Amino acid sequence: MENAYVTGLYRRLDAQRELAATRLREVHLLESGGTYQSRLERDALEVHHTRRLAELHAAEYGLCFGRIEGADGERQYIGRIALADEDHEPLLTDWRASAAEPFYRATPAAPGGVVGRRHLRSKGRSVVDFDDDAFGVDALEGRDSSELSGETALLASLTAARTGRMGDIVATIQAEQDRVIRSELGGVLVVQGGPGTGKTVVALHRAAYLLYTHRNRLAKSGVLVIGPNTTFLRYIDAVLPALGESEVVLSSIGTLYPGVTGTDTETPEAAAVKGDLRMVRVVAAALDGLRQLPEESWTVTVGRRSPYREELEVSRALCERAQAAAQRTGEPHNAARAALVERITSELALRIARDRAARDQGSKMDLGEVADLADALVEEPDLQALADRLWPLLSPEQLLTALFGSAELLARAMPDFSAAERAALLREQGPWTTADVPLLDEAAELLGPLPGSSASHRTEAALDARELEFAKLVLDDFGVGLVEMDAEMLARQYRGEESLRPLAERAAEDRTWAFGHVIVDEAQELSAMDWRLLARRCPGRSMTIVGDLAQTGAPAGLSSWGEALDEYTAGRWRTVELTVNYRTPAEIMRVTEGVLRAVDPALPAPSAVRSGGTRPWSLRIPADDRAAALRAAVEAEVTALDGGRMAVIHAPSWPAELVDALAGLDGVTVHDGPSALDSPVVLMTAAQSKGLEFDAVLVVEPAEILAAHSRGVNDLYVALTRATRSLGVLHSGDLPAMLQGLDPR
Ligand SMILES: Nc1ncnc2c1ncn2[C@@H]1O[C@H](COP(=O)(O)OP(=O)(O)OP(=O)(O)O)[C@@H](O)[C@H]1O
Repeated sequence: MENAYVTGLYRRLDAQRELAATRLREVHLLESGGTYQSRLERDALEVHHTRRLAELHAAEYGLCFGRIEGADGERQYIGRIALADEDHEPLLTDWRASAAEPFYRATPAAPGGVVGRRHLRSKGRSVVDFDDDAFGVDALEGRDSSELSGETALLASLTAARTGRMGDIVATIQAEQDRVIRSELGGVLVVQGGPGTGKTVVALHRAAYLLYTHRNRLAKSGVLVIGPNTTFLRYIDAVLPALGESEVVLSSIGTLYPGVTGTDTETPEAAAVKGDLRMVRVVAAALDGLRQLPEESWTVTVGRRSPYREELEVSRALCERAQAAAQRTGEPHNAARAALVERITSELALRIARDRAARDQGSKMDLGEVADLADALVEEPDLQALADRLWPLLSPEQLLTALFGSAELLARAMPDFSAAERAALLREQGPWTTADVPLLDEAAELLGPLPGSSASHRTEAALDARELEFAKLVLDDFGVGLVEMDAEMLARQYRGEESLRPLAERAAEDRTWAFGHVIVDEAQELSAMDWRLLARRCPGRSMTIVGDLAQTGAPAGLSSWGEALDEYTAGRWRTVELTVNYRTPAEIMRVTEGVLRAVDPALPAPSAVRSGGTRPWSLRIPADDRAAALRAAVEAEVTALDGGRMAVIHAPSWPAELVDALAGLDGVTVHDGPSALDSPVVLMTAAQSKGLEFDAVLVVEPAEILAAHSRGVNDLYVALTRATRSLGVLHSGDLPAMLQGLDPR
């Protein structure tokens, strides 16, 4: 019976696709010329139908996955998109619509008007199975009033072999997760949750929900999702397209400054210093340090090749007055230089006029002539060179290169840092790192664009009323369906200023882009300077922040949410907690209990939703022949893996010969970026494994992971919680006492 209904839904989906494709073909056949208005219409329609078609295609897999029944017997089917029949009678409810909420929220204890809920499981276009959750008093009897919804479907999805890419969970979102996903758009929402509680997957579904519910507000400004690194971004990048969303910008902090891709080659010492909020003052002080002043005076020669050649003394006092004039403009540094030059040239022009009048009685210059002379002085090479010393034009890259390259400037700009902290920043010209990115952004704020650079032209000329009027007419004609653009965007696009390029591209090129909503994953890793950068990208402070303070591994990362947020939200943010671990079986979580206590005894452990898998085990390997023993252990695990994926997680300081010994094995890849996800077995550090998951995990030498740095215990916690089925620990020395409950092999 369900099959017949779902077959009908697919028939309707096909019809909708055909319709959208026909409309798109018609648009393409329209003449490209025509009036201003008709061209606008054509472009708007093209965007609209292309998007609709993509959405209809994304809905193919698992189109309908649930049904709820109300007390009046009325049934409602829940799926990836909304569908209606020819008479506009609803056939399928979009999972994001408020009408779908009871499907996710109803529990036997709080049924909220739902008397029956069914989870459908499909293969291709056919329903192969379904499970019913029963509600109501009769149904409760003899039943575990578990909070889980659709247990069978959930467990099937949790125990499936991992593919190296995260999938969507629309069919099995749980009530506590649904509350996060549908939480209101405004303000800052912090989602704290232990490993495997679905923080990442929930944050991504929230992005899809927000874009669906608030498309008018968010389509133009976009949603930014921040992840810890490019491997992680690759791991999650299929989730939103599967939900029919392509307009979300996925980025890491390292790529938030246009033109730079920050590497993760920073030393922990330098990363800690660069993430410190005091760096705001350091960048400003470095700029100040590059504005020179003469001891007493500098001499400039003007009119070198003219009969009026003159040597002029520019006193320190005049230089100070000129610098003060530039400061007073309140403009960014580069733009303020004009005021400095004007001050100097006008004072010098007056002096020349006075001198000439004194030399040659009767030849008095009028004010207009003095002004002309001042203008002419601006072009004098000596005066430009003088301005370069007093107020050099600088790019953010130049400012930071000057700072990091000079022990003297570092000393001057960082008086309240220790000598060791200053020394950590001193370096030869090298690639920009992720920790440099918020500093470059800070410098860009202070400096403003260089005169004549493309960024300084970005402020586009205002649209005239006629252009806007046409664009509004076009939008009115199409009504509500066309919400991808507003009138201004459409008019600008036609003008050629704004193209149909995806929002992600436009936003990535524009340092000053203001996103409508920002989602931060693994948020505990961000430094105070990273938060400052993100606050700038999200002036409306509409943010979702997900993370786990027990997993903080970064030297400048967080120990409490207030450290990051008080500064930007005046202490106002709301927190929700996710409490159920969907990834790791209970047996493995028990091994991690002592480690979590060592991180912070106050942090609650998430409860594992299932038990099973192989019992976690440990194996002592000989200290004098680790390579051979490791190879044997890894080979045995790979054989047992049976098509799944595995990670071998080790300390950052691992000797190259151990890495080499394992890298030679069949199917084993050393982590070197996103491609590692495609390999059956990957060798990585605990920090690199953050946010990822594998069927099997081997943690090697936990004592070395603990000792690697000040947050080694957090790293060990991350490493131990990556497995969905089996965990093994290999050690040559004694096992750390905090690791308990492993079966020795
Ligand atoms: N409701 C759900 N239905 C099906 N699978 C789920 C559900 N919630 C979470 N999962 C799965 O559990 C796993 C862990 O989710 P996720 O990676 O989002 O957790 P996390 O809280 O970000 O973990 P960590 O902090 O350890 O990185 C993923 O495979 C995810 O798909």
